[in-house]
Amino acid sequence: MRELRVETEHPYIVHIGRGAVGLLGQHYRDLLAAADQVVVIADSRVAELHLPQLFEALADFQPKVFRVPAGEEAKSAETFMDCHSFLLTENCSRNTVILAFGGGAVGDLAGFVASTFMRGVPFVQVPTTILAHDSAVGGKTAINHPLGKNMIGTFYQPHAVVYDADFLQTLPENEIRSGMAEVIKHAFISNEGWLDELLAYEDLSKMFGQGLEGHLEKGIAVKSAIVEEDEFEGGVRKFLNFGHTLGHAIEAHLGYGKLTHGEAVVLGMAYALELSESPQLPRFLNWAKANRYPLMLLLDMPFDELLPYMKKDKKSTAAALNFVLLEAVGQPFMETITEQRAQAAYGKLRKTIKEMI
Ligand SMILES: NC(=O)c1ccc[n+]([C@@H]2O[C@H](COP(=O)([O-])OP(=O)(O)OC[C@H]3O[C@@H](n4cnc5c(N)ncnc54)[C@H](O)[C@@H]3O)[C@@H](O)[C@H]2O)c1
Ligand SMILES: O=C(O)C(=O)C[C@@H](O)[C@H](O)[C@H](O)COP(=O)(O)O
Ligand SMILES: [Zn+2]
Repeated sequence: MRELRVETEHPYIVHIGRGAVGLLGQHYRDLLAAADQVVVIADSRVAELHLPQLFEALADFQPKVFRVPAGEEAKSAETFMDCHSFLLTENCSRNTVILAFGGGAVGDLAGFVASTFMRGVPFVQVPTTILAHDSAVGGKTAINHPLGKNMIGTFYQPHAVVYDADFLQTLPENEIRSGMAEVIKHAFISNEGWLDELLAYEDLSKMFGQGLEGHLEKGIAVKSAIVEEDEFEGGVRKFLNFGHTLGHAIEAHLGYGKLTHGEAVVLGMAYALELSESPQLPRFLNWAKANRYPLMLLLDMPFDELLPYMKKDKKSTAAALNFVLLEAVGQPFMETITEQRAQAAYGKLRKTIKEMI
């Protein structure tokens, strides 16, 4: 079992390893025993698969469970209100502790609920996806708006993150792909040697038992170092958004949940590499093709339909599109891009993809 400390305004520990959840009741006994209620907000699919393990760990604290729709549907205004209704109906108070049980969708939702219920109650992230090495750390919480991804949310750090690698065993193939996209993102913005190692995988499912946990720890280390430097995204935290300007636009354009977050971010990273005129683009596209990321989807999405979403991106201003680009691997920077340049790069990338498929 490993412990990584995140030194934000309210510091906390990420416990990572197989069986980590078994230690939840011991590590956080004081917090849980002092709460008048312990409420688990659980992804319904994850609850079906893994709730008994969590219940065992929380046996002394009589948790109540609120199941929310699996995946991105959890990040709707309706589900957000349903969570608050549950908490109020169960007579929860400021002395309630919330646990988020599931992937990034439930983590973002439950964090937002925790940050707003009676203006804030403590919450613990119990992530169950590869992608959640990213989402459970750093304190961004959110739900979606039809006009833009994660548009309604807060910065609110968890009290702890308990990341049990045993849960990852039941992930379907597309969720392994999705999660590894954020691992690759962390490598692109930090370390070429690590990127080389990751791009050597032609079948990501082979990572189980072959260093997956080590890669997740590295990702968490990259993320937490950036968050520690710039918790509220005044500057360098924007680099964690590499690939997300187009990625989020695609998710909103297609309808949330039609494509996984990580798959959309892979398309967005390819586009950011094109805009950066990066020599990494060909091998990144080859890796993405080998691992069956849906590159060809770009061919069905006209630039004009994505542009309005990119203009509303949180890094953009009223006047300009601002992208995270790469000078080189490990050297991200922000650049203002004109619409013409954005459109030309999009066309060029589509042509490259069409030729390689
Ligand atoms: N807050 C942040 O910093 C941050 C960072 C990255 C992504 N995100 C957000 O995270 C979300 C994506 O998270 P995600 O990829 O974890 O997706 P997710 O939470 O939607 O989960 C993906 C799917 O996998 C299922 N699932 C979860 N754990 C499982 C398991 N152990 N076994 C089998 N099935 C399981 C879920 O039911 C769901 O259908 C997006 O909304 C994205 O915007 C947030
Ligand atoms: O933690 C961050 O900062 C990130 O940008 C991590 C991203 O992977 C994540 O998808 C995040 O939710 C995007 O944030 P947003 O501010 O663009 O909604
Ligand atoms: Zn992301």
